[in-house]
Amino acid sequence: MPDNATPNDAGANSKDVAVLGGGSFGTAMAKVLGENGHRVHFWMRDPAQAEQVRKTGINKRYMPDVVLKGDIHPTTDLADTLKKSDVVFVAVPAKAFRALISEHRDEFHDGQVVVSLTKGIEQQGFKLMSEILLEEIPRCRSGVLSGPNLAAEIVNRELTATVIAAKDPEVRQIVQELLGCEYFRVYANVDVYGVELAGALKNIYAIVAGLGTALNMGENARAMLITRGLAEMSRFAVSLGANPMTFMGLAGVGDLIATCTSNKSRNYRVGYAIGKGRQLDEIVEELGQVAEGIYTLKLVREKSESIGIYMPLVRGLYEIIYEGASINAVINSLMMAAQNSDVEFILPRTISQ
Ligand SMILES: NC(=O)C1=CN([C@@H]2O[C@H](COP(=O)(O)OP(=O)(O)OC[C@H]3O[C@@H](n4cnc5c(N)ncnc54)[C@H](O)[C@@H]3O)[C@@H](O)[C@H]2O)C=CC1
Ligand SMILES: O=C(CO)COP(=O)(O)O
Repeated sequence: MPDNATPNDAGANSKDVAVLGGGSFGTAMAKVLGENGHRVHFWMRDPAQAEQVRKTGINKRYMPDVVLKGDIHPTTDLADTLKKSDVVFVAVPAKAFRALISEHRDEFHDGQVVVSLTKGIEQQGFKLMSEILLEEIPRCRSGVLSGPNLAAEIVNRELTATVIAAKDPEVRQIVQELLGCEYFRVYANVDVYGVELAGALKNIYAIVAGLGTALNMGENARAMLITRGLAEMSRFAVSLGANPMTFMGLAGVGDLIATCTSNKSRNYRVGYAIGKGRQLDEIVEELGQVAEGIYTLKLVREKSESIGIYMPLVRGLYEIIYEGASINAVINSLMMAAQNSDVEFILPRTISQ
């Protein structure tokens, strides 16, 4: 939007909408919703940050060059936010998700639409955010939003598409109407588990791709990593009940392409720094934002081993990051592993003895 442009007038369709989480993605979604003419209750936990956004329209720590326009109300009062909102979008890291919902479970209203924007997995019990919503607030109608959605591009109104996954068709329609605009398209899916798992898993391969770039790997290698990442993540997700075709869509291959090729992805940047020999704790400290893949990697490695799903990239990255394995030794063992099927939904993988 040019600086002097005004938000769209949603007229009678204008809704009260909440965005929970004052980080990069919460800011990006609050901006889209505000520009679409909705009243946005933008909840964040830090009062100083809320005050700053209220006064200046700028979320300085996360999006210093972006001015939020429209009917956007930064707040730290979550009970009031939930009371006023028809639809709630949740954009906090996976680690904080359950506590946030659980502590306020009685303040959500019956039938309220609650959509997770989080791309991570809960450590305890390998739960996805949609499962947490079902457990904590079964009275609400839930959905998940996932896709190639780099916040840094959305805030500049760069053309973007995403996926709303929900069992309830009305939830899908509500979210499409709320968010859709000239630069943001919302496609629908019913495979909630697949869409959500795709969003969480791709962060692991974004780290792998960043690492490959740091090692000056070529385009053939990048294509191999992305495609074998897709094979590996769909193998895992399908074994847990996801629909393999979801991985052909925006939430699967779409998000993999965006995050495995872009320095704007925090996970990719983590991988790049690892490839340059930096220490993980130092990288995380410097990043100052969440890179879910670091935590998802641990959980997926453990889960895949416990259910017997072959995930060589996950295993290799885990060995590099958490066991101090040499990057070259891991690459060599991946390249010299038994050669196998390309698309295992067509030609089953040969399981070596
Ligand atoms: N940034 C992006 O491009 C995208 C991010 N996502 C996902 O959205 C989720 C949030 O990511 P970002 O906003 O980018 O992260 P961020 O690191 O930029 O911001 C996280 C926000 O959550 C807040 N937070 C952390 N713990 C909290 C707690 N206990 N209670 C309340 N607030 C808490 C932080 O204060 C911060 O405002 C992640 O799961 C990420 O994978 C999804 C799509 C795109
Ligand atoms: O999920 C994202 C884009 O689709 C954001 O990726 P990062 O969390 O790696 O920045």
